[in-house]
Amino acid sequence: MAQYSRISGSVGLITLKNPPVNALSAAVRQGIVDTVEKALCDPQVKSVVICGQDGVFCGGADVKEFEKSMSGPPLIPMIHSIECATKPMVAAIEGSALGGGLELALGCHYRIAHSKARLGLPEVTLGLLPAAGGSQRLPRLIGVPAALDLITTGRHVTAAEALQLGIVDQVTDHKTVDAAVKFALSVAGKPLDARRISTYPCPVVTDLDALFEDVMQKVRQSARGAIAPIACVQAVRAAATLPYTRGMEREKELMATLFTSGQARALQYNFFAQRAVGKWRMPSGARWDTSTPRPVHKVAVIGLGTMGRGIAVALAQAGLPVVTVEAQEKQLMEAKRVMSDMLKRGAKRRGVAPPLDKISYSSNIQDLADVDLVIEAVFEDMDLKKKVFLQLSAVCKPGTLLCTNTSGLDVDQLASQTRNPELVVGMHFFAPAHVMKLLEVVYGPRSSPQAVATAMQLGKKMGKISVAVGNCRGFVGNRMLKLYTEQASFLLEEGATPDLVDRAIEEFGFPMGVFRMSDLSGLDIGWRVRKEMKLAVPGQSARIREGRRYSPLGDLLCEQGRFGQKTGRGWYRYNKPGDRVAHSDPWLHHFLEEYRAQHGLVARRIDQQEILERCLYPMINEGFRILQDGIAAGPEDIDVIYVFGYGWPRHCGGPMFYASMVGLEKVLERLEHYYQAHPDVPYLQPCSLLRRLVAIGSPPVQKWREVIKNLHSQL
Ligand SMILES: CCCCCCCC(=O)CC(=O)SCCNC(=O)CCNC(=O)[C@H](O)C(C)(C)COP(=O)(O)OP(=O)(O)OC[C@H]1O[C@@H](n2cnc3c(N)ncnc32)[C@H](O)[C@@H]1OP(=O)(O)O
Ligand SMILES: NC(=O)C1=CN([C@@H]2O[C@H](COP(=O)(O)OP(=O)(O)OC[C@H]3O[C@@H](n4cnc5c(N)ncnc54)[C@H](O)[C@@H]3O)[C@@H](O)[C@H]2O)C=CC1
Repeated sequence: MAQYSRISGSVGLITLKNPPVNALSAAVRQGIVDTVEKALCDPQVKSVVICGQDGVFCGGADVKEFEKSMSGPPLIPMIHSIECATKPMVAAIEGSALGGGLELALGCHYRIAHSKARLGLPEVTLGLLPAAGGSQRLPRLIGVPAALDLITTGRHVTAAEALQLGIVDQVTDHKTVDAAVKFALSVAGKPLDARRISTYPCPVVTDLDALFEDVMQKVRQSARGAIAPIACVQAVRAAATLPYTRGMEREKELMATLFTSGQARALQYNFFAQRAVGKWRMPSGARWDTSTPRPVHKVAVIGLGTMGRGIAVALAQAGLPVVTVEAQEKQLMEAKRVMSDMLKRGAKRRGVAPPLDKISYSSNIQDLADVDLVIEAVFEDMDLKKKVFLQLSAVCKPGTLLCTNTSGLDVDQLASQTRNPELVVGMHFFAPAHVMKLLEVVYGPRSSPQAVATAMQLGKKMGKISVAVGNCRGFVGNRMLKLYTEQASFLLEEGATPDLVDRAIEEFGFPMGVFRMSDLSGLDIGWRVRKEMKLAVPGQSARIREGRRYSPLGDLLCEQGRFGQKTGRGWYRYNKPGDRVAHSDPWLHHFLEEYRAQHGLVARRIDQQEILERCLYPMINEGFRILQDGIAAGPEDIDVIYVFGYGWPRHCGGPMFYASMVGLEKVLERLEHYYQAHPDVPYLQPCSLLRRLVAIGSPPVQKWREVIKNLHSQL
């Protein structure tokens, strides 16, 4: 709703009221229509200020209403009538003015923002475009190139940048409403013709065609199959080339296609999923709102390799003092240099001073006596990690949380080395740790809710999207990934090439195919793990191990020193070690042919559909198993992990949402088909939760938690 009052004698004040972000629900839109009319009819009122309650202007359309049929006054005529008003309308922007919220402000004649406010048109991130006039007004106000940047990326700008771009007229450090009222008093009675953005001509751009061609090409490349960014470019083009009313028709047309698209549904699901994972719960019943985190003032990182460096930098960037410990002197010196550079580059990007003094470097574990939390990032070696946890338990003060960044080892085994196993959790970051948004917080059977709450809160402070998951080999992300990479290797045995598989995966929307990714991360990492598990045995090429199909291809490459980019050879060829451009490698094709001949395998033609089904459906099946085992609380957790940790295209929602879009019945049928064809791959057998969901009519993904709950209560 919206509240109306009159202040300072002649200013009508309209306050949007819909906590927490004053989203433009039907009631709020109705409130705006009613209060604007009241203000315009009130002869005492000479100008009007629109603001939002509780320090937020407006977070845009109420996304929860998108699934229902539209009711209440539509946004476009509402904003139009504000723009047409004969009394000055001033938007007082605090907190956020996003999407429909900014479009509402653009309909006003003036905009005053608080210095801490953020503005933007993030519709593209929800699979939409700014279709309440935003795509037509913003280019008229700030020019085509700047509008294209904001609308196609959806990025939020600070008040300072908004002022520089010309989106707002004034920025204040004081009370925004007071400043807006003062401003409204000063403009009362002034002519408004020059303030109605829809009447502005779009600023002229030299060689418009070349500009749009260039932008479209870039957007297509970065969109990875998403349709909304392309529609955004088309809408801005309409603003640049058509009169306002025709541009609005084009905006409406483009929006109509997007609004009902599967991609918009996936992106909106993902928006809520990101928020849902913060509301974690453990099988014990412990949950986010009943568990209090411990204070964390000082943190330690042990092991300054690839991961430790990124983690320590991310902690320092979050403002925390970090003590780092590295066993090898040479590695310590190298880490110090590399981390200083990382901090300097990050600070330059953000326009702040590099927090170099936040990190101290040591080679002595005794220096960790007074920290509140330790993140261990030494080699992936259980014996070594156990030793480190034993030492940490002796050295650290009582109450220190001990966390491991292991990619998949048993967190509980590490906990058992310590005096306080309840204070041990996994904090599984993703490489590069100062960039990647995802953090898996892994609780073992003995981890306390307080320990989980502390790790989740620290993740949030570091700007990560943290997902609490149970303890099993590989946790959620890597447990599913193992099947994906294994299937990709099977496809090579059966006749595919790395290029063919990667092309299918990349066309689906992943930034990198499975083999390119494997070359980037290093083939030796998985090899070391498989050797430790006694699965990989040098010199052996058997294709059945531990009673199931096994592909030794990756091991055979490692035996030849082909570790990927770092050695200049892997699934692809690189011009030199460390080079990033992958070239198809005739040696590898020949090697595959010889391998098939040796094992009596006949290469067959494998199409894109089979590649996708074979790589993605087993992962999805494992996702169902993870839900069934209670390792993830809901499908949202798995989807957020995959989108933010593994590059699953966000416009496909995540693996579990994607399964619901494809149709659970179809996923089940294809898994049955592949399991029949490959009975030596047990994980292809459809899991019982998937069968159960299909049996009850494939309910939407939002209802799966109930089914899982019932399933668990019956066990
Ligand atoms: C065919 C024609 C159809 C016409 C359709 C017209 C289409 C449009 O007019 C276009 C639009 O506006 S689409 C919406 C654009 N707005 C956005 O994307 C902003 C989304 N919100 C944010 O970024 C942050 O919440 C924000 C920065 C605002 C605040 O961040 P915080 O970190 O402070 O808070 P959150 O935890 O993110 O959010 C708090 C609670 O509010 C819920 N929420 C946020 N924005 C919402 C929104 N726009 N609609 C509905 N709910 C929304 C959010 O889910 C969370 O809820 P709980 O988790 O239940 O507390
Ligand atoms: N590299 C990756 O992409 C990811 C790795 N991880 C996990 O993070 C951990 C670390 O991995 P990386 O950084 O890749 O390893 P790395 O090999 O790059 O670095 C490990 C570092 O630990 C140091 N170290 C070993 N023992 C030590 C000790 N007792 N005290 C202090 N320092 C010691 C080593 O000298 C080395 O500098 C592993 O558990 C790994 O599975 C997790 C996510 C992603």
